[in-house]
Amino acid sequence: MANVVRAALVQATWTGDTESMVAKHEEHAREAARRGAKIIGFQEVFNAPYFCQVQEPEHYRWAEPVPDGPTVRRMQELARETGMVVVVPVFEVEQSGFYYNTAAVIDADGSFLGKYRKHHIPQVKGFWEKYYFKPGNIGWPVFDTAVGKVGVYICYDRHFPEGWRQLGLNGAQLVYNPSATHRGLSAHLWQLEQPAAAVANEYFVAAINRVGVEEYGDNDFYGTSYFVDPRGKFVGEVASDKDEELVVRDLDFDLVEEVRQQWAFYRDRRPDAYDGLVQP
Ligand SMILES: NC(=O)NCCC(=O)O
Repeated sequence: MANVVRAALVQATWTGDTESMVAKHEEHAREAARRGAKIIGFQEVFNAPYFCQVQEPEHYRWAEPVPDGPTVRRMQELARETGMVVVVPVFEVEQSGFYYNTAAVIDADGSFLGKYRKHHIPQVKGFWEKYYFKPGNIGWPVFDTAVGKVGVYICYDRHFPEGWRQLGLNGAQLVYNPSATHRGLSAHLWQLEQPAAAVANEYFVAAINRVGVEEYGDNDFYGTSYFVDPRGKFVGEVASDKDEELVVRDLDFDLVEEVRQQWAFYRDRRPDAYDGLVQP
């Protein structure tokens, strides 16, 4: 019998405040659960605007501890209520001066499974993230969730094949990639990079981008979120480039094993010949 996981993602416009932003994500999650989804993921720093368009100390106010902050605690309640695994990207403060771009992973019973911290931090025009975030320092966790093995890689991370590979080596069947990226910068890459990563690493990817113009910049986030399978094929339609959208798709996790047996990239890779890759 096929091992099909009904999975969801949300690309959302910024509402102007955290309370209404979180509340509308809760509504999307409830709708996804009604449609039979068993896992859902949200966009990068989903409960805040994309404040990295500017460099201002006032924006440290969006940070909270993970898992003991209000948003992750609330998402644990949501997971319990809906019976879904929830991937929750937030701005994390560990202690004063230690801030990370993080995603918490919560299991379908509401338990906190752990977190991923974005490793590769951009300082590209309009993405002034080095001002806010320390680079991730807790490795490449893959979480054993109620639906299967789930990893997270966050936005600018996606340009670096090494992390995608490490998540595959750690057993990921599905990697959520919460993002915030502008049309002028990356719309072309967006259609290439995650499908290529899904093929090279033989797993599903959920690619989530914010959508709309926000208050801290005049660039538009172009949405076009999607699921892509281990053969690099989009699962259903790509989402709108203008509007908020809940995307729900059936992912046949058996395809991961099928593709791994057919192509066997993990057999054929040559770590013995890659020393140069890990030289500083
Ligand atoms: N959020 C983020 O890392 N954006 C950087 C720009 C990009 O990688 O498309």
